[in-house]
Amino acid sequence: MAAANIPVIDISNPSQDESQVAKDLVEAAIEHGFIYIKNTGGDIPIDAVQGAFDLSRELFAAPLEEKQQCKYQKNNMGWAGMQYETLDPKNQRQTLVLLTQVNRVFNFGEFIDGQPQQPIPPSISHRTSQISAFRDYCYNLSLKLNTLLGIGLDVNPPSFFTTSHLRSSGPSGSILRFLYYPPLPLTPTAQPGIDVRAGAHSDYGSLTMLFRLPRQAGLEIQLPSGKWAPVPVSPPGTESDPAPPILVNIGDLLSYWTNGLLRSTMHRVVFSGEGNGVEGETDTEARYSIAYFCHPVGTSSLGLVPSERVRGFKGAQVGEGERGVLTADEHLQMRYVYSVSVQEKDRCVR
Ligand SMILES: O=C(O)CCC(=O)C(=O)O
Ligand SMILES: [Fe+2]
Repeated sequence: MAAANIPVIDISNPSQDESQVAKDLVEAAIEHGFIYIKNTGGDIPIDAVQGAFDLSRELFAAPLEEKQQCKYQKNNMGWAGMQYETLDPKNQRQTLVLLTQVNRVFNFGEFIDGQPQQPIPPSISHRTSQISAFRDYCYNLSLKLNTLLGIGLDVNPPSFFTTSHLRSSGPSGSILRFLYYPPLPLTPTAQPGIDVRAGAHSDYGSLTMLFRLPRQAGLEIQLPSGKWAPVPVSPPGTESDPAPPILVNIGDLLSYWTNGLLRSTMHRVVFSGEGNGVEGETDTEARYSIAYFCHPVGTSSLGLVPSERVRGFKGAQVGEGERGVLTADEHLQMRYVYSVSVQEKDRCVR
């Protein structure tokens, strides 16, 4: 299967022209909704990413009772198992019963003064400052990406997105998520092409930053043709970098805010099966990934983004007068409600 043709962009090379980098980022966000950000340690130290994966392994290896004390809450924080129940008649086998352990997530909400606002499993509670520091790296990188998007879209003022994301202005729905997908032997009935590790979805917020480990297969995006294409962890040109690129994607909120100009692309995590996925990647072992879901401050108004390019976009779903103005919090609530109604059948907790 041909891999998705997602551009690789270097945003931390000082010799590059910022406005060109910003334009490249915007074009990729319009065309693909996904962008690889080269990771040479300039924005997030390589050690910090490695350390976060080590922490994630410790967290998921902690005793079940500890994680159960931190069960997923309505505030979107905590530990959860994601369960998928395929109601597609073609695939309506025992997925429900046999694949309920398809993955586990732990969502960290915002920290205040370096302190978590949710229960943390005792096994890792001595490392909350590390989680807080990693969250801060992600937050700072998300501000930089928002600044570049503002410049690339010629928003007036260009700092528009960045200002809306400043945590000094109030709380947001931003989440740092650790994900764990058990190895195939633990899900012996999994059938490549039928069963999935994470069902098809789009993300809710403005931007998502995804960290993956070398050679761990599974992520696919849906192309405009409707076909699915694998997203290699280390695309051409990044193989000798000290870490795989950070994969950034546009979420529903930013797509809504730009009236559909920036694309929120469906994606999923599959068992690709022998010989079907990306060469050199495997999906038989346990898979770990880390996502940072970036959201604007909850009170931010999502009136159409002040950019000529956005206003002139003719693929818009609704006219400016008809779209109403939601806040970021209202958009998130709407998305949760929608998710519960359509995914009731998927029994997906996210
Ligand atoms: O684990 C991955 O590669 C993707 C996870 C994802 O898409 C999500 O949590 O929204
Ligand atoms: Fe996602």
